[in-house]
Amino acid sequence: MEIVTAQEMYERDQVAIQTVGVSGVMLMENAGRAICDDVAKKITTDQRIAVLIGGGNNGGDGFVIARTLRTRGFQVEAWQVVSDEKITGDAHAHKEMYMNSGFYLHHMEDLTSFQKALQQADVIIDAILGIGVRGPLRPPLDQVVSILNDLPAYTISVDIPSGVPADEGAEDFERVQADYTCIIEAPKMSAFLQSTSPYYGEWNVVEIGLPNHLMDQANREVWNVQEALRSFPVRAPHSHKGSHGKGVVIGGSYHMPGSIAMTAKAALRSGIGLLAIATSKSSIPMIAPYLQEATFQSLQEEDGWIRNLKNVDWSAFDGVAIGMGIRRSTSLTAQMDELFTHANGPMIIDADGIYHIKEKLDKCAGYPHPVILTPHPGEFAYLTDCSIAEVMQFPFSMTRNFAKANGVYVVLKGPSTIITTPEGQQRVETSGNEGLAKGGSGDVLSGILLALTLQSSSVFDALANGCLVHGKTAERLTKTTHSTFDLLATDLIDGLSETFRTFSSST
Ligand SMILES: NC(=O)C1=CN([C@@H]2O[C@H](COP(=O)(O)OP(=O)(O)OC[C@H]3O[C@@H](n4cnc5c(N)ncnc54)[C@H](OP(=O)(O)O)[C@@H]3O)[C@@H](O)[C@H]2O)[C@@H](O)CC1
Ligand SMILES: [K+]
Repeated sequence: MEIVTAQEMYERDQVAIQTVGVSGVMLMENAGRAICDDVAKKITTDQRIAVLIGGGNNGGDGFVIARTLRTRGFQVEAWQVVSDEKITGDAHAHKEMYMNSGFYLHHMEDLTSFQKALQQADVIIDAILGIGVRGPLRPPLDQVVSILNDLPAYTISVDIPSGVPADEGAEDFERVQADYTCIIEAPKMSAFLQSTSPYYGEWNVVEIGLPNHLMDQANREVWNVQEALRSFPVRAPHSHKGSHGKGVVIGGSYHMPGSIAMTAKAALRSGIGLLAIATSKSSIPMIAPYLQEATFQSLQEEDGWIRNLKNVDWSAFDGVAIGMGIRRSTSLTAQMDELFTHANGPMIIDADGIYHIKEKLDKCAGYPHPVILTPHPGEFAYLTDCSIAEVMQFPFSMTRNFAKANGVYVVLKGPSTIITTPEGQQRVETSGNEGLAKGGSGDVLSGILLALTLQSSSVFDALANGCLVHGKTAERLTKTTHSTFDLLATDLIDGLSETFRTFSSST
């Protein structure tokens, strides 16, 4: 499922009209009817439904919805919330069809009586504004939206909650808080941004017959279980431990032994063939009892922290994950060259490793294997010398520009994790919940990503599937044996067994 900007949506619309010959009026009919079919699951004929209709094509969809629901026997009142001259083009054609059907249209004349009338509604369908919104809502629509948000009714938005822009960069202003949004054709970027996604409520996408195959692809898509099942690695019956990758995780210290232990355990639980842990000498006795399946490489240390990356033959490994439980010492930054010179496979860089890579970004494109950075927004802000607020506003474009400029994969972690290839292709993975907002979750993810990267033919698939396995495990555990309060990173590792059983039994 592709994720689009407003511009990309309008382009699809134009190809349908100009190349295929589907008229705009027909597209609007398709949109309204597809929405009615979807919304029928949410409403009943004994409910009072109010459709609020604005001045653009979103309002045009509203006329189709009001007409269709009335002919299907629902109790519908249609409210036009803008003046008559604002209803033009295809929307005007559908207004005529609504009126010609003999149905009554309310006009919002004063806000007080409008508010009083809407108090009676059980369901409000918001067709005030769609993807054509520009800037903060102007009066009286700002007051209309404020009234709507205070009503007790269940609110269903058409295409997008009115006032929410489709694209990145939204500032804070009045917008509809929907309980459910019925999105037309493809989810818009704002459905995945932290500041705007909560306004959508639950959402679903309906298809209206646009010729997406005739369009340039947006190279931005939602990754879900169906895609994961199609691309999940298969373990061949006659494979051996060498077939599934020999990885090394580098990190940990006397002061923070747990993080590297969790990464290692997660990698082992995710099917890696062989795993070595390269860590400070003093932390080995602390973690070894928990990791019987791993081998150890002892690194020189200073006050319990890893001092350098010398004395290990990094070329002996198929892949590396570095950064969990190390610290930001300049001597280690210089030591990153050891890996760029000698390592011999994909390199996953997490946590404080991100701090060290900032000085070494110029090496990434020349490294003959994939370099994968897994920052959260704070770490990505640090990497790009931007504020966290900017990263949250423009995560799609910032990660795409950064990945292409530096020849790296970026996994920007968050409620919607954005995975970007060095060519700028993007996937968004939305599983997981607030139970993951705890120390250690990222360490577990790094282990899963390393293991799947070494078992998959596509790094991009491995990263998307790894994020999905991580998030789905949290979702299942908080529905069964845990809550979002008590779920620990170590519980996630134990929970991987059931997730992998589900995925591997389906492939
Ligand atoms: N393939 C598709 O995509 C299809 C799309 N379809 C539907 O069309 C929708 C897009 O329609 P659209 O382009 O007409 O824009 P839309 O959101 O209705 O808004 C335009 C109106 O908003 C107003 N306005 C703007 N900013 C404002 C503000 N800040 N404050 C106040 N008013 C503001 C602006 O007024 P103006 O600025 O011109 O005075 C104008 O009246 C799309 O979301 C989907 O629902 C389907 O019907 C068929 C296929
Ligand atoms: K809307």
